[in-house]
Amino acid sequence: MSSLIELQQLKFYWRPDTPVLDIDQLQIEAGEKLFLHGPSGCGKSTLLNLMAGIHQPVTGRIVVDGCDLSELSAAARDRFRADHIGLIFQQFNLLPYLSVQENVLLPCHFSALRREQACLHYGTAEAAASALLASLGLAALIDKPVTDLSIGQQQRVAAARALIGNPRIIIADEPTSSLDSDNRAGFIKLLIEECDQHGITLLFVSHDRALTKHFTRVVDLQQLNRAGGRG
Ligand SMILES: Nc1ncnc2c1ncn2[C@@H]1O[C@H](COP(=O)(O)OP(=O)(O)OP(=O)(O)O)[C@@H](O)[C@H]1O
Repeated sequence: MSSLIELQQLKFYWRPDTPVLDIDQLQIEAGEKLFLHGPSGCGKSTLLNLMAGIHQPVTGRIVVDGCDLSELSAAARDRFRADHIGLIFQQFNLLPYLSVQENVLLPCHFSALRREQACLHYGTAEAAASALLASLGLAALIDKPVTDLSIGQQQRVAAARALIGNPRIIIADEPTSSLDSDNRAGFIKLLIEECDQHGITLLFVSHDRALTKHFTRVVDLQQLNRAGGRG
């Protein structure tokens, strides 16, 4: 059986004289929870962006769920990402002029598949958003503007937005770095529980090695990356 994500002979640089990534191969199986770490500037965010189809490799292949991302047009890659990948960023990227619920529903506007899957489980996408927000302890805030929320609450909204409609993969780039230790522990527990419950594969970048105990695999990018990645 093939892996959910397969990287083969992947090379990436911004300038040809400063290679960022040179990875012979990496395979990630469905349901894995992978913790990726390495020093600042070694290429972790770049690698996540390549696996999400946001960047394109200079050479090599990235196959996600049987689909070679380099064979897709930019528009088709955007659709593929909206359908199959939930993204959580360090700065949340919530839209300040929308309410909590409207932010969570965004993937269902960009992807008919995500909307269908949300409806399948909960009847309507709005009900799916409410259920997710309730499970993340945010039920009372559903109609609030996101700008009224604390940092920890905003990060949980970002997690609900990534999880709605059961994408196959969640990609999280340092999602806990602006949380205090209580919020960090609560956030990671909820994210892992949701991924386990729905069979979602989790790719998670963090500098916080104390979190590794929650993951099924820990990868040091420096071990994997022949480029050294300090561009
Ligand atoms: N848009 C860009 N243009 C040019 N160089 C870039 C760009 N984005 C990143 N880089 C460079 O690529 C290299 C890898 O950056 P990347 O953000 O992937 O590292 P990282 O391991 O995620 O770092 P950190 O842990 O600090 O977030 C760095 O040398 C960085 O300066």
